[in-house]
Amino acid sequence: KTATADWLMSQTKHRPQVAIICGSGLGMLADTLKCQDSFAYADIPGFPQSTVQGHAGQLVFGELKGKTCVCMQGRFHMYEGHSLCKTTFPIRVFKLLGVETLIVTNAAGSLADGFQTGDIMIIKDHINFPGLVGLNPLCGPNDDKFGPRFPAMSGCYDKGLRCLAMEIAKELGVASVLQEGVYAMVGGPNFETIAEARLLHRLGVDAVGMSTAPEVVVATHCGLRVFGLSLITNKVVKSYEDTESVNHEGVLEIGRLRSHTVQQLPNSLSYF
Ligand SMILES: O=P(O)(O)O[C@H]1O[C@H](CO)[C@@H](O)[C@H]1O
Ligand code: HPA
Repeated sequence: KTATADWLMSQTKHRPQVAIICGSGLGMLADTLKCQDSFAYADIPGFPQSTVQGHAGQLVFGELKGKTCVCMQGRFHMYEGHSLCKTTFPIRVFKLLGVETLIVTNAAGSLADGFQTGDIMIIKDHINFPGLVGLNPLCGPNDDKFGPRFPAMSGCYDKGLRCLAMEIAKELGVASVLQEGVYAMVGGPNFETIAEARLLHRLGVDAVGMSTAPEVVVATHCGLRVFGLSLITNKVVKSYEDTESVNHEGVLEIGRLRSHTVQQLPNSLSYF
């Protein structure tokens, strides 16, 4: 990680305070950065590679409303075959670069009854299903340089940033599509069966996806302030009568349709 951070610092003058991870189809979050320096993951020493459609695979540095940001256009998922250590590798690199705040975004399916496709959910908390059974990026020897052996996760989605996001959404006139809820990470890559969807619903899950939780665990471990957003790209099928089914192209399409709205919140938040 240190070698990667040193290499990046030798290649760009930007010293980011905020890092943004773009979810599936949400790579356009990087487009508004000014004075960009971009690096393909393939050219960054030690960096994993993106293999999923809708994840461009480059790191973009730039300025956003006077703050310096680094944006991952493309994240790493466990189902791609990466170890959890690899999927979260960039988080510790960001910490070494001086980042203080992490903004995570993702595409997710909704289970909550009141949610609509196209809504934006502020993540209040998560259920890390792989983590609960021991698939956790913090497994193995603890690196005390980054954080404690047994980190607390009770406040991992910063309350101040969540309240601020609500206020900003009202000012932007997008409060009607804003929700707040619990995100659950499942392993993927298959989407849920109807029985699994019903289970998640009964457990109080509002939105489900195949990423984010490991990144937030590693970020919280090393003391980053975290804000998370899910774009609701589909309703998870919970009824045997329902003939619709979800697919990745549909997920990416909702990202394109909602790009402008999704862009606004992280843009305004990174200012604080
Ligand atoms: O979580 P992100 O990367 O946004 O992507 C979500 O969308 C993909 C499925 O369409 C899965 O990778 C799921 O995790
Ligand atoms: O319905 C879903 N399930 C899991 N992951 C997802 N990512 C987007 N939509 C979904």
